[in-house]
Amino acid sequence: ALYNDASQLPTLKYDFIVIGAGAAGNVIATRLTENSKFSVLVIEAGISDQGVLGVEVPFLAPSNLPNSSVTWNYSTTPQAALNDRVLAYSRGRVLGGSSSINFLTYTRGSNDEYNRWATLTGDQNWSWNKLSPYYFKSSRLVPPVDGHSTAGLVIPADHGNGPIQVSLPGMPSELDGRVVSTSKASGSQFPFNEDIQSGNSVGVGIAQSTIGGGVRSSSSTAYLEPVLNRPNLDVLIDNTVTRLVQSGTTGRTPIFKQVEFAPSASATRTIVTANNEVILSAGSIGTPQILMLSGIGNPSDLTALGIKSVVNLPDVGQHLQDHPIMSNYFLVNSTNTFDDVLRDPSILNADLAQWQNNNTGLFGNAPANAVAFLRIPSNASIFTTVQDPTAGSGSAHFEMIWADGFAANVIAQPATGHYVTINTAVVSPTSTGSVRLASADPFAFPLIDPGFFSTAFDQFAMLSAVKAARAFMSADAWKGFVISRFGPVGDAESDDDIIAAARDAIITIWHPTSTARMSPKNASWGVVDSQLLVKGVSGLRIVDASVIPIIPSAHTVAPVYILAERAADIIKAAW
Ligand SMILES: Cc1cc2nc3c(=O)[nH]c(=O)nc-3n(C[C@H](O)[C@H](O)[C@H](O)COP(=O)(O)OP(=O)(O)OC[C@H]3O[C@@H](n4cnc5c(N)ncnc54)[C@H](O)[C@@H]3O)c2cc1C
Repeated sequence: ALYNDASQLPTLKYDFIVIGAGAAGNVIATRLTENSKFSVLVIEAGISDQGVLGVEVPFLAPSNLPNSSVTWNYSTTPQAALNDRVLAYSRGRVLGGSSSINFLTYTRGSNDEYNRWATLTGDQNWSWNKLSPYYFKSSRLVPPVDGHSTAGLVIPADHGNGPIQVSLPGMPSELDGRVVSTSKASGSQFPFNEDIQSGNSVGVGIAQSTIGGGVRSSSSTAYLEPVLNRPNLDVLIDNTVTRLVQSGTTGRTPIFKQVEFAPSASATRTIVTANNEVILSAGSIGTPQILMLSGIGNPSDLTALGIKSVVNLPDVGQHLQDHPIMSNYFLVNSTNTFDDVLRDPSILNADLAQWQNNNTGLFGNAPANAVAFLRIPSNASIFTTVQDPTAGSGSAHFEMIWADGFAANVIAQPATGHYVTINTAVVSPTSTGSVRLASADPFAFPLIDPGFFSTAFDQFAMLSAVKAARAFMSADAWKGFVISRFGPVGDAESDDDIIAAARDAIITIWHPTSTARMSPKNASWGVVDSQLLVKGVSGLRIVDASVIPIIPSAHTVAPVYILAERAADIIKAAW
């Protein structure tokens, strides 16, 4: 059942306690409660996702940002390589977590990516082949809401039969045909990839999104909601976990099977106990924060804040990685872009009414229409000094994401004109950063430093992406459609000018990972072993984006679902 007050809970003892009802947490809760012998409590800081328009309507995803009733209003520390700008760094704070507010792009990642996880963890069970059943178990392809044929644009055999619904845009845009024909005409420069979920993720294609029947499909709608009436599942929302409580020792190893939480900073705290395990699924920001608040982390950092150090694990909160992204704008000769929708409330209301009537039209689409994952040529100058950071030839260095309108972020939408945006992202960044505590107060936000754009490789990769976007939009298919480049990034000509403009234009694509990295059991680095058990602790596992060893060259929600599906089997097998 769903509760929002601890006093309503039927018990304060469960077999498993899951912290965070996000992408991963809801998979764990759903799979564990398939076994009627296991009782599970999920504790979530945020609210219910029911009836929140910005969550349900795919096109309105950006409207939740930077801050709303369903977000953590985080920001970064000043980013040195971005002219000291402080970036908004929202995360989902709602049932479904960030899967309820993300921009819905669904990308599995390449086979190389997962084979590297296996190598880095010394555990072949994390390889592509061993994880494939979990990919097929997590999602399935459904038709676009308008029912149009998607033949040649997606390969059904590359898709599974799991709860998360994935589809191509329900209302094709004027860009789609041009993107596909430019790709096909370019040969190997912008190779067409009929389905990027096939193992080779390099190439150009129509975006696949976590949308079914024109409505967002999240870990809440697809996993949790259908099983909320299971008698062995309780979900407590509106309550923030403040720390894990040590409940004893086994040998010399501390046991952490108790969880403290409260609805607000001033409210009384409650402690619940797990008979078997606590599973931390609070995401790449929340998970290291909770570990550190519980005395698990770098001893000198914790002691400096007055927190008693219990477990010496200096990698907690380290190695934060994320994909920097920025917008390249093109002024276009069209009145069909979504620009007028955002400018004119009567058009917006008509589109919303259409969606409310039958979930069709523009509002049933994610903001992105098409995506390209591309590699820097192997003979590029950067590789004389920098080793290729990708996992292999099926993984991209950078990404281009098309939107049929002005995707406003650093610059506001102009009052006139029609635009196409190509968002360019570095998807194999070598910059790393950290999540650290600002204070011992669990309600204070942590210090988040993604270290964006701080390496020569990341700068070269963004430059390559900008050049690729310009070359793509100069192809024949766009003649008479594209009028000119637009904005400070568009005006930059030399390599130095483009990199300088990027420093003012880069934001996050909201893909933080690796702040509690998985590593081999006896490795000196890492936070969890390949069974996802926290090192030096008994009773505590982590299942979320924080355990991913290196950020994948992919949007992160699909890898998190895959990881969580396997983790659920690991936990079932252990108990
Ligand atoms: C704006 C945005 C756009 C994105 N776009 C895409 C996209 O298009 N495609 C894609 O693949 N990925 C995208 N992502 C990333 C993707 O959604 C995340 O990688 C994924 O959701 C991470 O899953 P997780 O389980 O690690 O964490 P989350 O899904 O973030 O879940 C963590 C949960 O833990 C809860 N929590 C945290 N701390 C506490 C606490 N102390 N007590 C109780 N509960 C707590 C949070 O409220 C949240 O519900 C986007 C993310 C954002 C924010």
